[in-house]
Amino acid sequence: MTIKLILAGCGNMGYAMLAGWVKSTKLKAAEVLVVEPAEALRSRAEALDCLAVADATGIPADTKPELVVLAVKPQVIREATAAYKKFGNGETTFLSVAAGTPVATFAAILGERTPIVRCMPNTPAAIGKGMMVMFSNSLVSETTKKDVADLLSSSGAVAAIDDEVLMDAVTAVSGSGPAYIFHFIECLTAAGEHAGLPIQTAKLLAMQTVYGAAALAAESGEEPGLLRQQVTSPNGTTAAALGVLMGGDRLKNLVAEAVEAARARSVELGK
Ligand SMILES: NC(=O)c1ccc[n+]([C@@H]2O[C@H](COP(=O)([O-])OP(=O)(O)OC[C@H]3O[C@@H](n4cnc5c(N)ncnc54)[C@H](O)[C@@H]3O)[C@@H](O)[C@H]2O)c1
Ligand code: PRO
Repeated sequence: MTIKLILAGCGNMGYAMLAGWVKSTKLKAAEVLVVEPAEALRSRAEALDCLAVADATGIPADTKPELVVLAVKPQVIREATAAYKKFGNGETTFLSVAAGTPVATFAAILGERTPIVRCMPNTPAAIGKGMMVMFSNSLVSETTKKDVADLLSSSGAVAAIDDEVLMDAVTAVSGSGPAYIFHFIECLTAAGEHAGLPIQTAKLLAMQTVYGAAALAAESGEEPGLLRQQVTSPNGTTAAALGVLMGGDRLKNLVAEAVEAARARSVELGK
């Protein structure tokens, strides 16, 4: 079968997206060629029935991919992209998920006439619950934007932005965001244990509470502030806890500081 998509980098994010694509009917495994130097990660891709090679020299000479997805670390993205230069300035669209790296960097390596999409995904993509945000350069046709969005939708919700500068803020909110929530689960678990619960019970309560609250916020259509008020009895237990978290905007300021640190780091990674 013809290779339609090359995935360069099958680590945490590359594999999360690949698993979503292959599980959906949007792409057949045999249409994907994975380029990944780590043998164990190539085996993971092969287990999904994808072809996998260790480096770009293993790509069959007659390959004309519709899409090359770059899912390597920002620190090696320039060097990795250069291996796909022969697909630049043509029909192939490039999709990068690297934090920070701007479209201009890819255009400088691949050629100024290359259609390029930047996408910021997140790891819940592995179970179809990701948040994918796209920015496309002017060479990406409306049809291709729709096709790429359709492919990405197999991994979760898809949104687009028109101003590339906002990609740093997107990265700081939804790209890195799952880690903030996982840390909150760790903190709630530790607090539960400190309050006397057995560790396994504390873990279950913390995880199911975050899961249930996120699902309720997503599915009810209500403002999170209203849902919070529905939990908070006057002078009750929740009010006591929220006094600690919300007093002096403590958590709000802390989250704002964390998001700003991530945004600033995304800007740095792009340099
Ligand atoms: N992990 C996340 O939550 C997340 C979210 C959004 C975006 N991203 C972005 O995704 C990219 C990958 O991050 P990750 O967390 O998956 O990292 P990772 O280290 O898990 O995966 C990167 C993979 O690239 C492979 N690789 C290295 N050089 C290569 C080359 N020349 N050709 C092909 N493969 C090569 C590595 O062996 C590794 O398996 C980063 O640019 C990151 O900014 C990650
Ligand atoms: N993971 C990548 C990082 O930490 C980008 C967003 C999530 O840099």
